[in-house]
Amino acid sequence: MTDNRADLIVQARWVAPVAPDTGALADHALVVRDGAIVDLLPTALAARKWVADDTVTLDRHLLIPGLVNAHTHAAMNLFRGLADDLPLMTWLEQHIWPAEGRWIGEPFVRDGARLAAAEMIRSGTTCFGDMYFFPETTARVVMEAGLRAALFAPILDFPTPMGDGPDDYLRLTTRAADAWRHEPRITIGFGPHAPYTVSDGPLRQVLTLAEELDAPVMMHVHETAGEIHSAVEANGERPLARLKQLGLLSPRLMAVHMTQLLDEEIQWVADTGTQVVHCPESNLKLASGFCPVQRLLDAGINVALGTDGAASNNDLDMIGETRTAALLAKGVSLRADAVSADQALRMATLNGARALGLEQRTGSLEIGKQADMVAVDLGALETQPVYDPVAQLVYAATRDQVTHSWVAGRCLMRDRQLTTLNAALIAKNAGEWRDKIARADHSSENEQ
Ligand SMILES: CSC[C@H]1O[C@@H](n2cnc3c(O)ncnc32)[C@H](O)[C@@H]1O
Ligand SMILES: [Zn+2]
Repeated sequence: MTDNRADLIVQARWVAPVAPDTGALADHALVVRDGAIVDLLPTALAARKWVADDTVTLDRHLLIPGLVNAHTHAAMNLFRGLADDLPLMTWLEQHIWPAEGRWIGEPFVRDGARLAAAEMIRSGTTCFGDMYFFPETTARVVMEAGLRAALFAPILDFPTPMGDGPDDYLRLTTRAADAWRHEPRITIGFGPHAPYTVSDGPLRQVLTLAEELDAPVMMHVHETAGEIHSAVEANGERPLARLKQLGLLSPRLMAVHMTQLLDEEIQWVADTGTQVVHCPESNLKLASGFCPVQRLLDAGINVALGTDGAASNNDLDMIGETRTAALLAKGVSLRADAVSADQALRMATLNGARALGLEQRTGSLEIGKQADMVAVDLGALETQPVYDPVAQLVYAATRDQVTHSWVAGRCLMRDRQLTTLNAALIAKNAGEWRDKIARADHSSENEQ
C-alpha cells in the first residue's frame, strides 16, 4: 500500500470542520481512507498529494460534520400527528402511552425506525441518541441504514410491551450492551425514562451497571414546572436534588430538556460534568418551558441538541432545530450574541458527539476521526449571496438543501438519492400503519 492512496476525496466550495477551528475554509478537500479522515487541505494541493478511487466535486456546497441528534425516539415517527396541541402529561398519559400499549412491538419499532432513519439521512443527521422500546430492533435498522447511534434501553417502574418491570429492563439492557459491544457504529446505554417514572432502587442499579459497563445514561429531567411541583409535593425534594443525592450526576448522564433550573442547580451540573440536551421545538410545542442555554454555556456545561420524537416536534430536522435553538437563546437571554451561528453548529455536532461519549469518533472533521459528513448546497436562490457559509446554514438554509451524506466514508445519500434505504417501501409501510392506527382510534371513538 502506498502512502498517497485514498478511497475518497470530497472537494467542496467550503468546509466547516467545527474543530479545531470554527468558521469555514474556502475551496478545501477532505480525504478519506478506510472510513477515517486522513487529510483536510486546500483543493489545489489535494490532487498533487493524493490519488483516490473516487472524487466528488461539490462546487456550490458547504461540507460539515454529520449532524448529531442527541435525543429522539426514532420509532415514534409512526405517531407523528397522532396527538397535537397538548401539554406534556395530557399528551403522554391520555394519548401516547395508550397508543404505545396497543401498538408497540418489534414490527412497529422496525418500520418506525426505518422511517426516521430515512428522514434523518435526508436532513443531514448521521448519528443519533435514541430512547425507545426494543433498542436492538432499532440497532438492526441503524446497521442497515449505515447510520451511527447510541441506543438507550428504557428503564421504567411499570410493565410495558417490552418487559415486566425494572429487573426485566435492566437484564435486557446488559444483554444488549454485551451483544453489540464490538460494533463501532452502535452504543447501548441505559434510558431511565424520567424521575417521575423510575424509583430510587432501579436508579441505583442503573448507576452501578452503567459504571461497570462504562455505558452512557439518558433521562428526561426537569422537563416542565409541573414535574418539579409534583416531586416537591410528594417527597419535598426537586428531582435534580434527588438525582444528585443518588450519585447520578456525572459526565455519563445526559439530562434531556432541563427547562427549570435554579442557579445552584446549574452549578451542580457544571461541577459534575453532567451533559444537557436541549430540545427547543418539543419544549415549545408542548409548552414545557425554556432551557437557559446561554447561562449553561457560560457555566462551561456541554449543551447538545435534540429534536425529541416526531410525535412532539413534529420532525427530525436538525437544521431547523439548530436555527430554533439559536433564535430562542437570543429571545430567552435578551442577548443578540447568545448562541452564535458557530456555537449553534457546534451544539448540533461536536457537543452531541461528546454528550453521547462519541467525541473520539465523530462530531468534527478532524484527521483521525471517522468520515461522518454531509454536504449542503448553498447555491439555491434562497441562500444567495453567501457572505458567511456557517451563518447561511444556520439562519437561511433548509433540510432539502442537504445533498450528500457519508458515515465512516460510506455514502448514504448521493444527490438526494438514498443509497441504503428504500424510500418508496418505507413510505408505503408508514401509510399502512396510519390506516391501522386511525381505524382502531375511530372504532374506539364509536364504542364510547
Ligand atoms: C421509555 S421509552 C421512551 C418513552 O418516552 C416517551 N416520551 C417521548 N417524548 C417524551 C417527552 O418529551 N417527555 C417524556 N416522555 C417522552 C415515549 O412516548 C416513550 O414512552
Ligand atoms: Zn424525549
